[in-house]
Amino acid sequence: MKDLKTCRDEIDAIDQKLIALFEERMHICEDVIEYKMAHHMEIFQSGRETEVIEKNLKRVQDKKLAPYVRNFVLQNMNLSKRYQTTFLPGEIIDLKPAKEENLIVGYQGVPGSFSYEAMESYFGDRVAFKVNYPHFEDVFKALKAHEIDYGILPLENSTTGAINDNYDFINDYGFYIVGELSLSVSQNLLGIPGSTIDDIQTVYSHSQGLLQTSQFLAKHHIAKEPYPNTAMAASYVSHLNNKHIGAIASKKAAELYGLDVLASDIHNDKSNHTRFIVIGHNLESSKQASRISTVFTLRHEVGALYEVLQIIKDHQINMVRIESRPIQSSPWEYYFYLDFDGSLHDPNVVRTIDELRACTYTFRLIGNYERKIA
Ligand SMILES: O=C(O)C(=O)Cc1ccccc1
Repeated sequence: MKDLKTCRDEIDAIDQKLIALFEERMHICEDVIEYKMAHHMEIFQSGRETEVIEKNLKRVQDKKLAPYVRNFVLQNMNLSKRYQTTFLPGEIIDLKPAKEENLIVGYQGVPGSFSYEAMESYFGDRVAFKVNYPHFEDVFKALKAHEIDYGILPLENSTTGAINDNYDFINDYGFYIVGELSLSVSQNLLGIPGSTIDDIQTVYSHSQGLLQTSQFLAKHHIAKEPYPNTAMAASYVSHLNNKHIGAIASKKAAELYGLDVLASDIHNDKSNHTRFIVIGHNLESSKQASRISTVFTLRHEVGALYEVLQIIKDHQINMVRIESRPIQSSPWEYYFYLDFDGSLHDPNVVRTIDELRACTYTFRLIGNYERKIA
């Protein structure tokens, strides 16, 4: 048996050769990227990777080492891609909004809803026409049909989590997130004039309103009826004119639809916030933009997600959210939604995105936007 010192010396000699070869390989990669850019060729060709792996696997003499060789070749290719991205120009196209005033904005619900409040707060007097729709998807359809310039929709609540439908629609429709507003949400029990908490047996509200007040409703043994929107529920309850039926909605909705506030601020968590997003046709990015949203898919390979996170870490970027959603019609396959701090005006961020694009199966930059708080 060889002694340990001899083994270590032999490994060291091999490492020396490997490093020299690695350097040589990376230098050739520089020529490759230069050539591809000069000839306007696609930078990363996924079919080519499989070809390279297969070719190298055929060269393996000791077959039990094949899985390790596979991994070695793959890692080498990933490192090359990462190195090549540093040579990409990282240029930013014009990302100014197409229109800044006299906007036509779409939202779900009716005045008195949280979406309406978010729209008023985000756009102020820049809105010329406010167009309301009964369902979230109607806002996406309206944007697609160019009936509106922008849409505003809830995406996530601080206590109840993601509003999954809207996550899915952003991806399905291929729109961009161009702004964000975090709105403080106060939920209230509303009833027809003269009713009291003890009269109420059933409440109508948006499913988010019901979730956010679940503790209060359980304590008072009140049954829950989901409705498409909190303010639409308030309007419906007013129309029913039944003292046993209430709504969970805003105080503004009580005022607009002639209801009494029977109990105020009944949401479970006192710091209840909802994150609204503004969606548009184009990628926009102002100097104030500080958040990046992306969506990607991965190959079913060992370490695929790890590699994404490694890129984020290597670039010293602060990741703020990761969410996965099933891909319709592909069981057990997922879209990953990943948000991080940064601006497209920062070359380090542009490079990170290029690397992410290179190491994922599909990748889409969904937005780089400013975050406002109301
Ligand atoms: O129903 C509403 O008022 C909406 O805008 C959706 C919603 C519901 C509850 C909290 C935040 C947004």
